[in-house]
Formats: sequence, structure tokens, C-alpha cells
Amino acid sequence: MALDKQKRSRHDAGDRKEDAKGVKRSKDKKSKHAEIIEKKNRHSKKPQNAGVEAPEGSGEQGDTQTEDGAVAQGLERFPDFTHELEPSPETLLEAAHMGIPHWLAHPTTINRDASVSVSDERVGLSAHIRTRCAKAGIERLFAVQVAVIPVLRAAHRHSCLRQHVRDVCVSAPTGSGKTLAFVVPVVEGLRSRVVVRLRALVVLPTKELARQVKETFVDFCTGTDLRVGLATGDASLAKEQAALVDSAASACGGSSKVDILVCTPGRLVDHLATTPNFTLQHLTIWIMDEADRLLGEAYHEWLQRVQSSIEEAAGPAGEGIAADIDLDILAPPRRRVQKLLFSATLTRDPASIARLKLTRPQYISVTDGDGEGESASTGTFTFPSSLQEFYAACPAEEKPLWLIYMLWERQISGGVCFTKSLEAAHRLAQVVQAWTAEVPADAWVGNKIVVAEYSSDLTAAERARIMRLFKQGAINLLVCSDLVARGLDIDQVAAVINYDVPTHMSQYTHRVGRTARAGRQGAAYTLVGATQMFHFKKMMKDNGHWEKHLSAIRPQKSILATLRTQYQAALEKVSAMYC
Ligand SMILES: Nc1ncnc2c1ncn2[C@@H]1O[C@H](COP(=O)(O)OP(=O)(O)OP(=O)(O)O)[C@@H](O)[C@H]1O
Repeated sequence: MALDKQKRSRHDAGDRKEDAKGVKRSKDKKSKHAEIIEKKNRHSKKPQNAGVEAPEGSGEQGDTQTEDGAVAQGLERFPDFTHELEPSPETLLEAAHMGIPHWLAHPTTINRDASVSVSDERVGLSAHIRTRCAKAGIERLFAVQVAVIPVLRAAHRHSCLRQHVRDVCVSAPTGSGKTLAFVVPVVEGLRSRVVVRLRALVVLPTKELARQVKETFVDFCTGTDLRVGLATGDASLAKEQAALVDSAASACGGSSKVDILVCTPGRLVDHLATTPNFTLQHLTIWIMDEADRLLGEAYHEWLQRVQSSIEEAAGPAGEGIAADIDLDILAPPRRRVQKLLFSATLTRDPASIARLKLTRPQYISVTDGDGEGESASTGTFTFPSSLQEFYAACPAEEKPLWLIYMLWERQISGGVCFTKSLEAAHRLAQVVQAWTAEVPADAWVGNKIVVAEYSSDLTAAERARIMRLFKQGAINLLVCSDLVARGLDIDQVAAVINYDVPTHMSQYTHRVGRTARAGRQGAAYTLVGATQMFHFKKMMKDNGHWEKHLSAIRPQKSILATLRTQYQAALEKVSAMYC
């Protein structure tokens, strides 16, 4: 009987893997998986392909845990399209030497092409979420959603039963749909709540990103009673306070006016310090999006302050317990706040990770192919498969001309061009604008370039106006500092240009990730001055990105010569403005 069940569940798991579009089906690959699974089984008694991963030692294993992860406690079975990556001994050794925790070197991986239908019964999305997806034009779930939604749905059920839940770290390429990977399970988990309490906290590093995520929550909460709040400092503190809590109510925490709060770290700390009745005592889920950037934010030691607020409300038990310690012995079952970290470039810095006091964390990673390239020490930067990458080695003093060449020759319309500073963005936007005035009206083959500077120097209202015009196509080139390098989701970005070479691979990843989002085609161009070539090449090579992904562009001399004349005329006009 037990054997039958085992066979059946393995068969089911096999089918599930086969059905996930994009999961490779070659015989070789299957046997490789089988080998890995067999090897793992030899080393551990843990069931493979567990759709619901019951926390070890949380009282859900043994008699109650079945082979396929369904738990004999009325919990439903969730599908699993992931597999655990078995790192090589060398990788593990390297990770150990660098102090990288064991769980971070053992990701649960999913092929970035995996996808299932929104209405697939095995994912079990409610009619409400399916309707919201349909309204948003979403028919299939992306890989990160396929991997993460079942894990968080299962965790929610465990949490409701006062069973321990694991913290989750998620790494997936830019534009791969990480936002919905947490929005969907949060809304599913909360939509039948009775009393309004602040139960989900979502922290993002910038106002723009917070607004964007809040809008997604609002879309997916439409048709429910759930209330979503925003605290970014866009509105005055008093206005935010009035929107978040009923300060006249006597019961602390019973006065929340929102179920979900999307905020920036600075404003969160302000509310913790000054807003009467604002409390995290009912929190069940704490999401940090763009987590690596957030961990670098020092604002009033926001991380420690949020952790302390949570711990004060709930008591310290269960926090920060290493992944392999049996919780049954150490802590009584109770509801705790589940921490979720999302990023395209998740930090591997042991010190940063330790500060988070994660509880038995699980690491989910969306990778190329079979998780190849997942390196324990550096992490892999996985890029959208629809992204094409180019670089041009150019003389440093001619970079503006070469930028103009790219814009002209590649007919870039819907471009975002990154510079290293606000000043550089300002000046470059002026030069490009002056050049467009030099081009005869009938010479444009594609759209005439209409350029605007988009930087933190502008007011929020000006930025909103420029963004609106960009989305409408009235502006088709934005010149920016790194303000919009992360997270911003703009469908219309067809190309990214690194006018100044990014200094880190993560900066490169986030910048180029503004294009080729959600499976759309996109191109990234990097202008590399002669003195920067060594660094750029090394950075790309160190990350296994040089040979496989980058193509060189060599400009046609005749086109360059024509553009040079126009460029020099433009330069003179811009210089005259400063005299
Ligand atoms: N299943 C889906 N089908 C179609 N489009 C989707 C799906 N999921 C998300 N999207 C769209 O994909 C785009 C990118 O999603 P999102 O902003 O969540 O990416 P991300 O992974 O957070 O990227 P980044 O790391 O750059 O912040 C959004 O416009 C979103 O609406």
C-alpha cells in the first residue's frame, strides 16, 4: 500500500514535471535528474518532489507526512515543478570557505521557461485570482510564480494551524514576474479575513517601486474587502497616519485601516516611531523586494527597528534558528512572521544574511536550463532569454557620437540610457537633443528621437509627466542616472544603453533588466571606453557572461562620418549655452 502510494506519487511528480512547458524532456536530462534524486535519497530520508515541504521537526513529518508532500491533516497537495540543485563538492567547499550558509548553496531551482496555465487545477488558484489574472491579460504563470505561489500558499496554511513556516529567499531574473509571485499568495491568504489588521508588510527601496507594487496589490484586491496602504513619504506624515490607523481607537492594533502595507524603509521607521496605534503585532508576512538593495539601506537602522518591533510583539522564540535545528525542541508552535526576500541579484554576503535572522530559510532560484552556472560563491546573474546584448569599444572622447550612432543605426525608439551621474545625464540629454535638431526632418528613417532627462533632480510631478509621455511614445529616449535602474516596469522599453559602464555585475543586471521584460524582446548596448575595457571584460568573464552573451558592434565609417558633422554642430550649440 505504502509502496503503491510512493509509486503513484513519483509518477504524478514525473507528469507534473513533463507538463511544465519549457522543462527539458530529454532522456539524458531525465536520467540526470533520476541520478540526483537517487543520490539525495541515499543521503537523506527527506521525500523528493515534496509539493508541500513540511518543516522538518515541526511535527508534520513522520506519520503525517506522505511521500508526495501532501500532509494528512487536511492540507491540500500543491504541485511542484522545481528540483533541488545538487551542487558539486567543489562548489560546496568554495561556499563553506566563503561563509555562505548551506541552504544558500542548495537552491531549489526551476527552469526559467517553466510555465503552467492560470486555470491549472493543480495550482489551485481561486476564481477571484483567475479573474484578476484574466483582467491583467495573464493566461499562464511564469516560472517564479509556478515555483513560489504553491510554497507560500502551503506556508499560509501551516501558519494558520500555528505550525512553523520557513522563510523564503527568491532569486529570479529581472522582468520575470516576481511581484505577482508574492501578490497572488498574499491576496489568496488574506481575502477571506474577517477583521482588518495589518497582516502583510511589503518593503521596497524607492517610492516609485512602492507605488508600482501597491498598484498591483490594488488590482488583485479589487472585488475583495482587503485594504492596501502606502507609506512612502509622498503624502504628509499626518495624511499617511490618518490613512493607516484609527488613532482614536483604544485597542492597539485593532485600529488598523489596512490589511497590506506597502512602504519604503524610511517611512516605515517614521510610523513605528510616531504613529499612535501603529503596530506590527498582527503581522504574518514580511516581504522585502529588491532585498539586496534594502539590506544596504542604513536609514535609522530600519532593519533592526522592524525586527525589534516584530519580536517585541511576538516574543523572540523561533527567530533566527538555523535551518537544520529541530524547532520542536526549541520553540512551542505559534504563529510567527514569515520573511520573504526577492531580488534578481540576491545577496550572498553572509553578514547581510545573518542580520535578517532567517528561520530555516529555503532558497528558490530561477535558472537557465538545469540550474547550470549556479555558483555558490558569487551567485549567478540570470538574464531574460529574450534579451540581446551588445557592446561597442569606442574612444572615450567620442562616446556621445557613438551613442548617436547606435540610436541612428539601430533606430532605437523606446530607449533608456544610463549615465553614472545626474550631471552626466543632464549634459548628455542636451547633446542628444541638440543633435536631433541638426538632423533634416526627412532624413529620419525610423521615429524621430525625442529625448528627455529623467532623474532624481526632477520633482515627482515632473517625473510622472515624463513617464506618461514615454509610455505614450511622445518621448522615446530617457537619459537617466541609476534612479530607475531597479524594478521599474515599463512595457515600452525596447532597448537599454549603458552610456557609462556599470561598475558591478548586479548594476549591469538591473539596468539591462529594464528591457526584455515578461518575455518581450529587448536589446542592451554598452559603450566601453578604451580604459574601461579591461574592467568590463573581466566583470563579464568572471560571471560567465562574455563569450556566450555579448556581441561586438563595429560602426560603419561612412555613417559615423555623416553623424560626426551633425554631432559637432550640436556640440557647439550646447557649449554656447554655457558661455
Ligand atoms: N504570468 C504573467 N504573464 C504575463 N505577464 C506577466 C506575468 N507575470 C508578470 N507579468 C508582467 O511582467 C512584468 C514584469 O513583472 P515584475 O515587475 O513583477 O518583474 P520582476 O521580476 O519584479 O522584475 P525586476 O527584478 O526588474 O523588478 C510586469 O509588467 C507584469 O505585469
